[in-house]
Amino acid sequence: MTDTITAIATAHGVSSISIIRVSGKDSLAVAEQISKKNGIKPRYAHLTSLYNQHNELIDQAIMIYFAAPYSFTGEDVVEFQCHGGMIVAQEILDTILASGVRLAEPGEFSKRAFLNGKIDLTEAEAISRLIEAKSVDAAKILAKQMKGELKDFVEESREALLRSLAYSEVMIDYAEEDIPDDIMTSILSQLDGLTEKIEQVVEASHRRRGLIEGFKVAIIGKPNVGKSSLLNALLSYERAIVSDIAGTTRDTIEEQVRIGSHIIRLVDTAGIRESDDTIEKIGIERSMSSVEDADVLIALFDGSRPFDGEDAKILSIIEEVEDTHVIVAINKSDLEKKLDTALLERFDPLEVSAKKGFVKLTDALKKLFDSIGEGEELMLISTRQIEAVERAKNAIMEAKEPLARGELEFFSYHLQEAVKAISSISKPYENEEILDKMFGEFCLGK
Ligand SMILES: Nc1nc2c(c(=O)[nH]1)N(C=O)[C@@H](CNc1ccc(C(=O)N[C@@H](CCC(=O)O)C(=O)O)cc1)CN2
Ligand SMILES: Nc1nc2c(ncn2[C@@H]2O[C@H](COP(=O)(O)OP(=O)(O)OP(=O)(O)O)[C@@H](O)[C@H]2O)c(=O)[nH]1
Ligand SMILES: [Mg+2]
Repeated sequence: MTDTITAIATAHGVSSISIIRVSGKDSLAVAEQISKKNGIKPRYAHLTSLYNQHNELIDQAIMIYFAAPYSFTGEDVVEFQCHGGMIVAQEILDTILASGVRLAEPGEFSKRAFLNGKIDLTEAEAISRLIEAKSVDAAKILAKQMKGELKDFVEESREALLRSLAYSEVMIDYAEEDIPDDIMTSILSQLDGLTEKIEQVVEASHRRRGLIEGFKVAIIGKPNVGKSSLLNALLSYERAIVSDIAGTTRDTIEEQVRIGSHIIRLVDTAGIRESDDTIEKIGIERSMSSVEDADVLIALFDGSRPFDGEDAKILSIIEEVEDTHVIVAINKSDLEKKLDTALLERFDPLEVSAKKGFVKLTDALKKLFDSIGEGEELMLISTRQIEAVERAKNAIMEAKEPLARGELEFFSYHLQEAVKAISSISKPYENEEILDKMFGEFCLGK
C-alpha cells in the first residue's frame, strides 16, 4: 500500500555511531541485499558487513530487523547502526536509495506510526518536541506524554461527554417526558467538572509554556545601565558591544544561554529613552516588542546614578506588564550608590555588578524557572492542542443553554461538536462509539 522510506535518524556530523532507518514492505529485501545475508531474524542485533550497489564493502555495522506489526511504525523496519561521521551513513543511505527506496519526509516515520495506530497525535507531538526540549523539566513532561498522559486525559474527557450525550440521545427518544432531575444534575455536574478541568489545564499550559518552548528573558533599562555588559557576562563572552556612550545598542540581540537546567533565550535590548535618532527609535520600538514577547523581564537600573525620568519610564513599563515575571536588578554595585531605590522596593531589587558578580541574579532566575517547572500538572504542548480544548470548552458552554430549555437536539449537536474537538487532539472522530456507549450504559428495551 505505501512505499518504503528511509532516512538517517541521527545528527549529521561527527559522532561515534549513526543510525539509518528503513520502513515499509521492501525493508527486509533491502537488508538482505546490502548485508548479503538471508534468514535475517527479527529483533536480533546482527553484526554484519554492508556493501554498496557495486559490491564494495562500506562498513561493519549492527543491523536490526523489526517485522511488522511489531515495530515503531507498525511496518517492516530495518535499522543499520553504522560507524558515525559524515561519509558512512550517507553511503549506506545512497545504497538504499539506489535500490528504489524513497527518502522519508520529515516526521514521516512518526506519521506512519500514527496511521498504523502505534501512537496517537499527542504521543507523536511529544516525540517531536522532546528532541527540541530546552530543559530537564520539559523532557519529563514530554516523557509522560509519550507514555500517554494527555491521551488518557482526552480519553476520559471524551467518555464524560459521551456519557452526557448518551443520556440526551435516550431522552430525545422519550421526548414527551421531562428530563428527570437526577439526570439533569448528573449531566450538568459532568459538564461543569470537565469545563473546570479544561480551564485548569489551559491555565497551567500558558503558565508553564516556557518549559517547553524555552523561556525568553529580556534585559531592559534606560541607556548605559549595563544591559549589554550583563548579557556578555551571562554568556561568558563579549557578544555585544559595550561602551560608556548612551545608546550603544541599536538592535535587539538574542542568544541562548544555560541557566541551571534550563536553556533560555536571552535578549539584550536598546536602552529605552526619548530619542530623535531614526535608527535608535526603531531599536527602541524593538525593545518594546521584546517587553511584550518576554516571559521574564530583567529590569536593570544603574546604582551609581540618581533615579531619573528615564528610570521612571522603565518602572512604569514593569508596573504595567501582566503574565510576565519581573526581576529588578540594580547594577554597578561595585560603585558608590547614588540611586534612590524607594520606588523599586516592592520588586525586591537585587544588587548586582555585571563587572564584579551577579550570582544573586542567576540564583533568582534558577529559582523562578524551578518554581515554574515544579508540579505534576498536565500540560498542553502545542497551540493545536490548546485550540482544540478551547473549542471543546466553548461547545460545552453552548450546549448548556439549550439543555436548560430542554432542547435536547441542540444540546446533542453542541456536545457532538465538543466530542469532535476533544477527540481531534489524539485521533479523528469515530461516530460508532457514541452508539456503543448508548447501548453499553442503557437498557433501551425498557
Ligand atoms: N534504535 C532505535 N532507538 C530508538 C528508537 C528507534 O526507532 N530505534 N525510537 C524511536 O522513536 C525510540 C524508542 N521507541 C520505540 C517504540 C516502539 C518500538 C517497537 O518496536 N515497538 C513494537 C514492539 C513493542 C515491544 O516490543 O514492546 C510495537 O509497538 O509493536 C521501537 C522503538 C528511541 N530509541
Ligand atoms: N563599574 C561598573 N561599570 C559597569 C558595570 N556594568 C556596565 N558598566 C559600564 O557601563 C557602561 C555602559 O554599559 P553597557 O553594557 O554598554 O550599557 P547598556 O545598558 O547596554 O547601554 P545601551 O546599549 O546604550 O542602552 C560601560 O562603560 C560599562 O563598562 C558594572 O557592573 N560596574
Ligand atoms: Mg547595550
